[in-house]
Amino acid sequence: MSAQLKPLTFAIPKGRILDEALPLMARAGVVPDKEFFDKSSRALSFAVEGSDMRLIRVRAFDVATFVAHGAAQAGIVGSDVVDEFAYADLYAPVDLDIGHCRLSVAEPVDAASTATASHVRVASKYPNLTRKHYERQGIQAEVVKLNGAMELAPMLGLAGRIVDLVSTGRTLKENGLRETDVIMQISARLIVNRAALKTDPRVGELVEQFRAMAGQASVEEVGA
Ligand SMILES: Nc1ncnc2c1ncn2[C@@H]1O[C@H](COP(=O)(O)OP(=O)(O)OP(=O)(O)O)[C@@H](O)[C@H]1O
Ligand SMILES: O=P(O)(O)OC[C@H]1O[C@H](OP(=O)(O)OP(=O)(O)O)[C@H](O)[C@@H]1O
Repeated sequence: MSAQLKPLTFAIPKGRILDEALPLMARAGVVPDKEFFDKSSRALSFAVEGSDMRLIRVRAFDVATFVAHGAAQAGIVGSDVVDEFAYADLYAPVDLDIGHCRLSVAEPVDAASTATASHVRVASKYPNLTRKHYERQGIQAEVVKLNGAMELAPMLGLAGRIVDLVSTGRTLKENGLRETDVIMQISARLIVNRAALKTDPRVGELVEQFRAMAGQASVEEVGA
């Protein structure tokens, strides 16, 4: 079987982006089969109505991994995940204008000033973005990698500060933390595998469908 004839695999995250992504996907012509909405189903791969495409539902970070390795040809994921991995084989051509939040540094409201520190210990799910942020300031960051509930780290003495996603700011507030620096603004992106974009016309068509839906002109080149 040639690669062209394989179903196109589209990866989507399981959690909070999904509700906002489904209407956009529908406008771009990607409508999951009804099994996708069956909460009792343990399936991880789903048919798409009127298409040979299949959807896979995975953790947000794994969306990028599947697409970067070409196991899925396209997907939807936050720009936080795209930037954390910085996979050369992953291209993010369409800003979907959903999943808005920011990546920020936070520390306990009563923390002493560390303005002159040359080394900091930070808890984060984003070790690469955290290190880069501190490198830009000439500070060496020791990152303790956590996968969730970062806000617990300072009060339990695991790290002096955290780098995490902030939306309303409520989680920080309720855990005695305050936002000290915004590292980057985040929104969800359509991502594709660069090689698949070059070799499989269906991937380019999908990008154009999402661009048209998002009202974005086709101005970027594949190698950009
Ligand atoms: N307040 C927020 N907190 C966390 N993520 C947010 C928030 N607002 C938007 N996002 C976006 O949602 C993404 C998480 O997506 P989602 O929850 O769908 O994934 P997931 O598969 O459940 O993630 P996880 O691997 O944490 O279980 C983040 O990467 C970010 O881009
Ligand atoms: O500023 P807020 O609106 O309070 O949102 C921020 C919170 O949301 C995210 O956690 P999520 O709910 O995705 O759970 P997680 O800790 O398992 O990642 C993030 O990690 C923060 O904890």
